[in-house]
Amino acid sequence: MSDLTLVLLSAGSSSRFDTSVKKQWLRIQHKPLWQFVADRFAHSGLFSEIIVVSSEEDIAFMQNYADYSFVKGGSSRQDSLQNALLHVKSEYVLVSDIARACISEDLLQRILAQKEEADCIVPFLPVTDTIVYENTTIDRDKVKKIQTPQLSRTKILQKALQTSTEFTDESSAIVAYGGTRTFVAGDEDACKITFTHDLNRLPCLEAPSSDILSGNGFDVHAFDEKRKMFLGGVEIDADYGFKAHSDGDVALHALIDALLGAAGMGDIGMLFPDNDSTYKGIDSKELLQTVVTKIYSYGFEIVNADITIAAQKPRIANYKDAMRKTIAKILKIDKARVNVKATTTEKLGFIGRSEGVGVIANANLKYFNWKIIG
Ligand SMILES: C[C@@](CO)(OP(=O)(O)O)[C@H](O)COP(=O)(O)OP(=O)(O)OC[C@H]1O[C@@H](n2ccc(N)nc2=O)[C@H](O)[C@@H]1O
Repeated sequence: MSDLTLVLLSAGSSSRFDTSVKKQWLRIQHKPLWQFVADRFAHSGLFSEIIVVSSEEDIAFMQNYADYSFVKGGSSRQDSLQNALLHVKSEYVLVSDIARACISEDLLQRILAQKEEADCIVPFLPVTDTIVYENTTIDRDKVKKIQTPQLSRTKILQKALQTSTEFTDESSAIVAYGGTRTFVAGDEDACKITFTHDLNRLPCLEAPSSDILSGNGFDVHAFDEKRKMFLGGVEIDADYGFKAHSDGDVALHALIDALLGAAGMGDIGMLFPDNDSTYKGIDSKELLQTVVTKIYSYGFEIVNADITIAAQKPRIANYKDAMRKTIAKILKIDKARVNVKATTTEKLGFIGRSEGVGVIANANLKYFNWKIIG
């Protein structure tokens, strides 16, 4: 059993990353970046455990992709690391950042080879530019550009982080605590992804898959004479509405489930429980907007949507265009890629008896293609 745990920090907000997609959710073929990096480390066979640190919301989605250990991050990199260290049982811990996506086996072996030499093993790059500190040119041969991953004795690192001082790397905390560090040659490819143009500099990153991801949704609601009718995001001129916890827009609910299905994000009831007072009477356009924002932030783009409303009543022919415009605006696609169909059931079944409406929706997604922006 290896005496080494990997802590992979992925709780960053990507604040300097200039797209709506959080960098840890950029796709490498089909894999989100965080999983691509974790799998590369796992493939080395060096670790007894891999702990991925991220936000609570992201962890809920990450668990769809892989069975690593997940720990909720804190408000800073150091807080996140401390949270993870509470779960580390091994004598040594390697701490790496998702943003350094292309860590080579050679670099790992160089770091591990020095494991017994100090409390912290640190990769670095020499400086080749002239360095001016404040207004004094300093000897660049005495300057090191520090990288991660860094290998630490777990107990020393845990003690070194019991401080109010914020450190940007483990070795600085360990040296401040009185521990020792030794340096090994780093790797130009172990550079951080800070801006989108950094992505195309990294040779290990393949473009996202161009596959189309398809999802479907189905929902039914009974009529309710005491309510207003909202369908497809528009108010329908009828003296009845739908029995529901929200505004009952059964077409938008089916569309939401189609989008969630294509993204592998579960279903509407998991996101917006119908016993949660937050959603009582809520405008379903708000639910759709929340799902669309989440889908774009997790590295997807919406290709098209198709909705079939099965209803003996109301007639919706005159509302279709308004529905398509409303939905297209929220989905951030042009109206031509949103289709709304309607059909009766020839008076058969609960729909034919005008007891309610059923809707089937389909949606297609593709991955945000960072290759074309870098
Ligand atoms: C939109 C909302 C807003 O609160 O309520 P309504 O306005 O429709 O009432 C809900 O999100 C509307 O959720 P929806 O999923 O349609 O409700 P239900 O059919 O009751 O399912 C609720 C939850 O139970 C789960 N479920 C449902 C049926 C089933 N046999 N087993 C299940 O485990 C589903 O996964 C879903 O997450």
